[in-house]
Amino acid sequence: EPRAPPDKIAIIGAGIGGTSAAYYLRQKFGKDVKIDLFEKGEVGGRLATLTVRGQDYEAGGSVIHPLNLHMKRFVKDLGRIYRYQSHDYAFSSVEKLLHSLGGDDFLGLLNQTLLETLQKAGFSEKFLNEMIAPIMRVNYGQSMSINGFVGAVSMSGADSGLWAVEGGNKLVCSRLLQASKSSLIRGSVMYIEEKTRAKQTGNPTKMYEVVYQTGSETRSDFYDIVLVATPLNRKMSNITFLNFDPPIEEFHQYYQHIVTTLIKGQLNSTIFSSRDLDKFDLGMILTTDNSDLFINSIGIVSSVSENNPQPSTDGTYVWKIFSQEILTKEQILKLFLSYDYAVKQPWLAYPHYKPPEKCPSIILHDRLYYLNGMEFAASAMEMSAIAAHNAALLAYHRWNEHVDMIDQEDLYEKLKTEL
Ligand SMILES: Cc1cc2nc3c(=O)[nH]c(=O)nc-3n(C[C@H](O)[C@H](O)[C@H](O)COP(=O)(O)OP(=O)(O)OC[C@H]3O[C@@H](n4cnc5c(N)ncnc54)[C@H](O)[C@@H]3O)c2cc1C
Ligand SMILES: CC(C)=CCC/C(C)=C/CC/C(C)=C/CSC[C@H](N)C(=O)O
Repeated sequence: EPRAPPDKIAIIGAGIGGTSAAYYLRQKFGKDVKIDLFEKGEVGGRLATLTVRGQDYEAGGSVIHPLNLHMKRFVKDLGRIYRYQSHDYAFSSVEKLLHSLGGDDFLGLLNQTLLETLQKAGFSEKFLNEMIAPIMRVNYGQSMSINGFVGAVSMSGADSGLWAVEGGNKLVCSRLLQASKSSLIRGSVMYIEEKTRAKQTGNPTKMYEVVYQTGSETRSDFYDIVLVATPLNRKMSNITFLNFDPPIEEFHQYYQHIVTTLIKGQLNSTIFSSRDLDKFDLGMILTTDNSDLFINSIGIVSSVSENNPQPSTDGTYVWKIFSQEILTKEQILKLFLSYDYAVKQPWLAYPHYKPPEKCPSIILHDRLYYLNGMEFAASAMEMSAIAAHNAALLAYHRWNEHVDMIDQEDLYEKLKTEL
């Protein structure tokens, strides 16, 4: 007899992770489960736009990799996860998931720096310093000391054919929310506590009480399953786990401070090139490691409604700058001859990578799951979506005690012969 589905599931966070989780949980558990999605800010989370002169531009997650038959080996290996997930297999830890994709070699990437990985592969110092370091700086605000796995993800983020969603990537989140028929609860989750409750059947059942603040009110509700889809640290989500036995560990991982600045103006090209202004045609400038620099990268961007960047009537473009600190007016005036608008968005953007990497647990407690441990392998929209699909499958299989669908070894060979 299949077990009756849970009555209620809570998801905390309506970024790409939480909304994908809602979508996959609905697929697995069916139409009768009530799914509540808690969000303290905007749906989309780190997928967000900023407005410059009436046009919206991506300020957070902006580019998506074209997953197709021509992708490079790394992306192909990662592609295996789609196959495993399409056959409903789940993993109970990020490490087991990565091992299933590429064995010990893949897992080993988490424990060594990108520099070590690429030096072993024979790349020259010059290539590493002048090509690879700038890609790491634009994508993850760090250099080659990051782990080899996120380094590989970052390199695929410098591939050709990257794409974005017309109207803004955050639209994916609102559409997933609609498609999953979940209820959005605008509020900030403060506590989660396990309590015993009498259900309608009269049986005492262990449930999770989710306590949240909405406006000036504090409310709470009970759930059979809870998924946390936001980084668990005091600065980003500030959720306390009360009275768990054994206690749920506090995560203190440091997230990288990155500022996105959008500026519409006339670049001071003389600081980048000796060419005459009318011959300067660079649309993207990356930087090598140099502590004197105050930017990581600067590049022309399109609005979310354009395919290609368009100059405005005065010939100026909108430039996106990534920096570690908020740019001062003096710094902006070094970069631009003139500008008519600047808008800044500081982020706790992604983990500060420092191998060897230990990814936080996916299973925090019996029916309490955590998605964002995946970010310690690599932070990207797709990684959050993969983590969400995995957590939904894991929650489903554990609810129904399908042990044969969790942490299966040799899936690649198994699925080859099954097909
Ligand atoms: C500047 C920048 C550029 C990036 N560029 C790219 C890119 O080009 N391509 C790419 O693939 N990735 C990129 N990324 C990474 C990508 O944006 C993230 O990996 C991804 O969006 C994370 O999604 P998430 O749902 O896991 O987390 P989030 O988007 O952070 O979602 C978590 C949500 O939970 C909410 N929340 C937190 N605490 C609570 C609480 N207590 N109660 C209720 N709600 C709560 C938050 O408000 C938030 O909306 C970039 C990130 C940044 C910051
Ligand atoms: C998960 C896989 C296999 C691929 C994802 C590749 C990808 C799109 C990586 C980008 C990750 C990232 C954090 C980029 C930040 S900056 C993005 C862009 N250069 C910009 O200018 O906004």
